[in-house]
Formats: sequence, C-alpha cells, structure tokens
Amino acid sequence: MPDFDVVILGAGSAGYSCALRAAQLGLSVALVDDTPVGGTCLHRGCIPTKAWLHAAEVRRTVVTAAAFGIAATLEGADAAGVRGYADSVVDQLHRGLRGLLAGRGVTTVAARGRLVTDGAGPAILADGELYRGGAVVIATGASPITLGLGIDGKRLLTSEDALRLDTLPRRAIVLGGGVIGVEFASLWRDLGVEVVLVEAAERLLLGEEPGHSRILTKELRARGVDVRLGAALEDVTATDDAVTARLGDETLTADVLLVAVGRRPATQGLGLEDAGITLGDSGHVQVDERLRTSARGVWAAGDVVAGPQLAHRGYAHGIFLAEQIAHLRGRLPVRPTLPADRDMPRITYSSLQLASVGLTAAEAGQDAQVVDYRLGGNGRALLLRSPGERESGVVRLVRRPDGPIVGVHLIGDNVAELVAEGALLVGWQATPDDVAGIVHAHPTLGESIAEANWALAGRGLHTPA
Ligand SMILES: Cc1cc2nc3c(=O)[nH]c(=O)nc-3n(C[C@H](O)[C@H](O)[C@H](O)COP(=O)(O)OP(=O)(O)OC[C@H]3O[C@@H](n4cnc5c(N)ncnc54)[C@H](O)[C@@H]3O)c2cc1C
Ligand SMILES: NC(=O)c1ccc[n+]([C@@H]2O[C@H](COP(=O)([O-])OP(=O)(O)OC[C@H]3O[C@@H](n4cnc5c(N)ncnc54)[C@H](O)[C@@H]3O)[C@@H](O)[C@H]2O)c1
Repeated sequence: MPDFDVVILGAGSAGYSCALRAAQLGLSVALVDDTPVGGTCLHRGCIPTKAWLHAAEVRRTVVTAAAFGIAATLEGADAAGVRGYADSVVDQLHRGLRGLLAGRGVTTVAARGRLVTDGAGPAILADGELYRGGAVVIATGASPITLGLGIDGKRLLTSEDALRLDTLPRRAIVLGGGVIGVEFASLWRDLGVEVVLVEAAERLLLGEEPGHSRILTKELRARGVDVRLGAALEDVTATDDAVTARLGDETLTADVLLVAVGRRPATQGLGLEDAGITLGDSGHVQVDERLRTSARGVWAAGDVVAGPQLAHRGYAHGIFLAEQIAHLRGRLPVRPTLPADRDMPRITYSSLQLASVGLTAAEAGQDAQVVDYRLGGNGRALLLRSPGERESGVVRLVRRPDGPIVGVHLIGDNVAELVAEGALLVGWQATPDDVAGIVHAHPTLGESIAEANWALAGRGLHTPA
C-alpha cells in the first residue's frame, strides 16, 4: 500500500469529517473501519433514535388529534414499520456519505485496524496490510457501559438493541436518566409502552439547569412515565418471559430493560499503549489542546477524547485535525482553532425537548444575571401544545454582570431548532444590547429568544414589568 498523508482509524462523525476535510485540502487519506462508514451517530445513534422519536410524535399527534378538532382513530404502532422508516433515512444518508468519500478520493478500508509504530513512524495495520500515515488519527468512538448485566439483545438491551426490536415491549424499565434514557423513556411512552425510568442521581439530565430537569420530570410523569430518582436497581434477572429487578422493597417486572448508564471510550485492543499513547483513568486518550497524543504523529478525535460525547463535537474535532495537519504540511496558511467543549450545544430530543449551550446559572457564578422567559407567552409555542397541556416551557438566558450572554437554556416543544441562535449568541459573546435590534419573525419560537434578550437589556415587551 502507498503511504498516505493521513490514515484515520474509525469512520464515525470524527473520522469521516476529518477524511472529507483533509481530502478537500489536497491530502491523501485512508479511512479504516470494519463497519459501514458513518459510525454510531448514523447507524446506531442520532439518526435512528430521532426517527423513532419522530414516529412516536406522529402516534401522539393521532392520539391527541381530537383536542385540535380532528377526528382520528389509532389502529396501532408497528415496530417493524418504524424500523423500516428509520432504516430508509439511514440508508439514504449512508449512500450520500459513501458517494462523498469516493468523490473526494478517500481510500476506504473495510477492516478492523490497530495502531503500530516502528522506526518509520505510525501506521494502521488492517487485514495484514500496513497503512502508513504522515499523521494517524484515532477516532474509534465509544461503546455502552453494561454494568456486567449480561446484555442478551432480547430482554436486556443496549440502545443499539432497542433500535432493532421487532415488536414493541408492553412494559420497559429504563436504567439511567441521562440523554439516552430520557429519549427512550419519552419515545416508548409515546408509542404506548409502560415505562419505569430509574435514575441513581436526584435528578434527570445532570448537566442541565436543575429547574429544567424538574420541568421535564413533571412532564414525563404527567404523560405516564414512572420516574424514580435517587434509586438503585438490584438483582436484575432475565428469563425467557420477562425481566425482573429489585428497587428497594419492590420487584419491578417488564418485558425489557434498557441499560443507558453512559458510554466508555473504545480504546482497548488497538495497540495504543504499546505505541506510547497515554490513556486516562477513564480509558480516554490523553491529548493536548491541539488533540495531539503522547505518540509522535498520532492524534485523537471524537468520543475517545474526554468531554461531551456528541456528533457535532466529533465533526468539530475532525475538521480541526484535517486543517491542523494541512497547516503543518504548508497546505493551509491559517492555524485552525479548536472549538471549546463549553461552546458545544446539547440537545435532548424527548418531549419536552431540552436544548442548551454555554454555562448554567450556577456555573456562571453568583453575580450572573439570569432571565427566564416562559413560553406560555409565545404564540407559536402555544400552537404546538395540545389545548389543555399546561407546561409550555422556558427560555433561560445567563449573562455576565452587564457583559456577554454566556448561557442559553431551553425547554419546550421543538426548542432544539432554537439552540443554533443560542450557539451564535454564546459563541460571539454577544451582549443583549448587541442583538436587541435584530427582528425575529412572528409567530415563531425564535421570538422567545428576542423577548428574553429584551428582558435582559431591561426593555422586555411581553414580559411582566
Ligand atoms: C443512542 C444514541 C443516540 C445519540 N444521539 C445523538 C444525537 O442526537 N446528537 C449527537 O450529537 N450525538 C448523539 N449521540 C452520540 C454520537 O453518536 C457520538 O458522539 C458520535 O457518534 C461520536 O463520533 P466518533 O466518530 O467519535 O465515534 P463513532 O461514531 O462511534 O465512530 C467510531 C467508529 O470507529 C470504528 N472502530 C472502532 N474500533 C475500530 C477498529 N479497531 N478498527 C476499525 N474501526 C474501528 C467503529 O466501528 C465506528 O464506526 C448518540 C449516541 C447514541 C448511542
Ligand atoms: N441527543 C443527544 O445529543 C444524545 C442522545 C443520546 C446519546 N448522546 C450521548 O451519548 C452519551 C451516553 O448517553 P447516556 O445517557 O448513556 O449517558 P449519560 O452519561 O448521559 O447518562 C447516564 C445516566 O445514568 C445514570 N446512572 C449511572 N449508573 C446508574 C445506575 N447504576 N443506576 C441508575 N442510574 C445510573 C447517571 O447518573 C446518568 O444520569 C451521552 O454522553 C450523550 O452525549 C447524545
């Protein structure tokens, strides 16, 4: 095999974005993965879960149609049908990605790989072939923590199994009230499943504003999810017929139990330590501020690097590394900048949705200025709720004293689409006065950001004096 400018191990969000950008900058690239290009996000994560969430929302729309004056009868929800819909979206994106990689001349290698180093520098060994790179990027992602629970894909599930079910469970236990647990609890409930959501901490979604966690918990409970906080499951047993688990004095019985207690970096068995790469206690690859590992010529990107595990962070890492490597080879005059983890927007696509970027009020400190604008005052937000549903949501802006906006925290229907404006406000370090003159169309959810800005600037329009 010829040498490449860049050899990338792992074709997920981080690896393939690095490949595409590097090829665009004129570098020769090999991309090694033993699964279809696109990684977790495309095949087992973001896209299929959002398809299931959307299908669940369609079912809920039918169930609540009468409240809008529309007569509709629900005949059922078909797991195979939802899977078919999810697969069709994944397939289309996968075909597009393969075409893009081929079109840019990226050499894709369908094989499991490992890092080797010798006197000639780093290389990836895959299928008995050595792919040597001027730069090697480790982007092998993460895999579910299973707590030794004996995942069987039928009764005891990871999120990947939950996306491949042939039939919907009647009853489900979801272990873990982080992003994956909350998204599955929400979508399964909307598909008619009885759900118990068990979280060890005292609230759901620990990284989010505590008040927003409370609103979400209340909303999930109102929709029938049995949310247990500060709770520990013991004695989990799966049989052919059911799964049981002890929760305090109670025994819970369900058709399936989803384990969603976090994901650990996939860094074992890759030859990393033999090649001189230092791993942290959590198994993450240790990198410096430019994503350099401790082995010369080897870089790391995405979920293998400690920090928020998000597809768009993977893209940001991949693009940054491609530009960094091109810069070092004199192909790009500008030295790129790595976006900070703090500026990564975060979204939980449950119903209600949570979306945020930047610092929470507590992180911003005691002297931070905080405004909460209730979406009950926003016409578009009210149109999206069924008549009679009380909680519309909240927009919270956090500002340094008379300084820039450092945090945007949203909860409500469809607020995920608003977080892009939040990312602009926080990323550009805008003050409320900087943006007070920008007109937002009516009636849109975006007006709620304008209202919250005006309130911070001391000139709220539709807010109490
Ligand atoms: C259920 C679920 C839902 C999610 N939803 C969202 C969401 O809505 N938004 C969001 O931003 N993030 C979401 N995520 C997180 C997101 O999927 C990850 O942050 C993202 O995929 C990380 O990209 P990556 O490139 O670092 O790793 P991955 O996408 O995991 O890619 C790593 C690749 O490396 C390959 N690989 C590993 N070892 C080897 C080896 N030895 N040889 C060859 N190939 C190897 C793997 O096969 C894989 O294809 C979700 C995750 C899950 C599990
Ligand atoms: N919409 C999105 O962006 C999205 C969607 C899904 C996943 N993801 C990414 O995937 C990663 C993994 O998600 P996750 O939800 O598995 O992990 P997580 O770390 O977000 O949440 C895990 C939760 O499980 C709880 N927990 C841990 N051990 C427990 C136990 N024994 N009993 C009960 N609760 C326990 C933790 O307190 C925590 O709240 C996340 O970091 C996230 O960034 C993102």
